[in-house]
Amino acid sequence: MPVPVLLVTGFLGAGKTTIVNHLLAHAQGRRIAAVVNDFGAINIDAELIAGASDGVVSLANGCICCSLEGDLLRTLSTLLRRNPKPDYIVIETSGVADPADIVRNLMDPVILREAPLETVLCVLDATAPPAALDDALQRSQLRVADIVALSKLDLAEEGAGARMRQAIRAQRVPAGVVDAHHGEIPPALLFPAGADRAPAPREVGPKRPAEERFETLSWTSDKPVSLPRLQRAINRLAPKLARAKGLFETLEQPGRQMVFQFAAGRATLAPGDAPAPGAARSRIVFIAELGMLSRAELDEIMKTCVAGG
Ligand SMILES: Nc1nc2c(ncn2[C@@H]2O[C@H](COP(=O)(O)OP(=O)(O)OP(=O)(O)O)[C@@H](O)[C@H]2O)c(=O)[nH]1
Repeated sequence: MPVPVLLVTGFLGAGKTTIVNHLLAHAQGRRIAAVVNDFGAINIDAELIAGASDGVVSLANGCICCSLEGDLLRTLSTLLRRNPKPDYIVIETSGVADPADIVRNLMDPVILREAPLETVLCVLDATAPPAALDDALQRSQLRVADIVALSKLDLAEEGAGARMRQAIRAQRVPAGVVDAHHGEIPPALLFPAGADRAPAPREVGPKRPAEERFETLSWTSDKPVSLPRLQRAINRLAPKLARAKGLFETLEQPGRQMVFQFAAGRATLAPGDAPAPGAARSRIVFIAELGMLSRAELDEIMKTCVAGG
C-alpha cells in the first residue's frame, strides 16, 4: 500500500509546527511519521514535535529544497522500510524553503509510487499584511498549495481573515482556504479517505537557482538565562530578526525547560517538555535576512543574558 504524504509549507513562523503538532496529537490511531526540517543547526521543531510522535526524523542545518534534498529522499525510503509502515508521512519544510523544488523531488518515480504526494498545505499568518503575498517566496509557497490554512486569527484584527482570503484570490491560487485556530485543521481535509486512488503527478516549473536570502545563527550556553535580561536582548535584536526560537532553562524557574518563540514581531514564552538528553541548557536559533546580524553582535548581546555575562 502506498503511504500518502502531506507537505506543509509556509513562511517563517507562520504556524506550521503548531498544525503538525495538532495533527499528531489527534492522530486517532493513525501511524503518522513526521519529517521536520529546520534551517538552523539546532532542530528546535523536531524537539517540539518529538513529544507528539515517535516517528519524528529531524533534518537540520540546511534546507530540504536545496542542500538536503538527497537526505529527504533517503529519509522517505527509510520510513517506508519501517515495520510497521507508517499510515501517513508529514513533511514540514523550513520557512525559507521553496516547496516547488521539494514537490519536484517528490515526483521521483519510486517515491511517487510508494509515498505519493497527497496534499500540499500552505500555512499563512492572518496577522501579516496581505501585501506579504507579493513576496516571491511566499507566492511560490502559495502556488503549490491544495489547501491554505489561515493561522493566528485570534491575534488578528477584525476582518483580517477576509482581507487575506481576498489577497489569496487575487493571486489566482486555486487552493481551498480554511481557518486553523491554534493549529486545528480537520485531519480528513489533509488525508482524504479512500486514498486507494493514486494522486496524479504534479507539474512544477523548471528549477530556479536557490536564492540565499536568510541566514541562521545559533546561540547555546550551559547556563540558564535571566528572563528580564533576555527580554532586553530580544528588544535590541528584534528589528534585525525574521524569526527566533529556543529552548532554555531560566534563572527564575530553575529545572524547567521553557520554549521561546519570536515570529512576526511577537515574542512568547511557554513551559516546555524535559530537555533532550545531552542538549545544552540554553539553545536559541536566530534567523535574519543576510547581512542583518553578525555573529559578533549576536554573541555580544546574548552573553548579557547569562550570569557573569
Ligand atoms: N495565538 C496563536 N498563536 C499561534 C497560532 N498558530 C501558531 N501560533 C504561534 O506562532 C508561533 C510560531 O508558530 P510555529 O508553529 O512554530 O511556526 P512555524 O511555521 O513552524 O515556524 P518555522 O518552522 O520557524 O518557520 C508560535 O509561538 C506559535 O505558538 C494561532 O493560531 N494562534
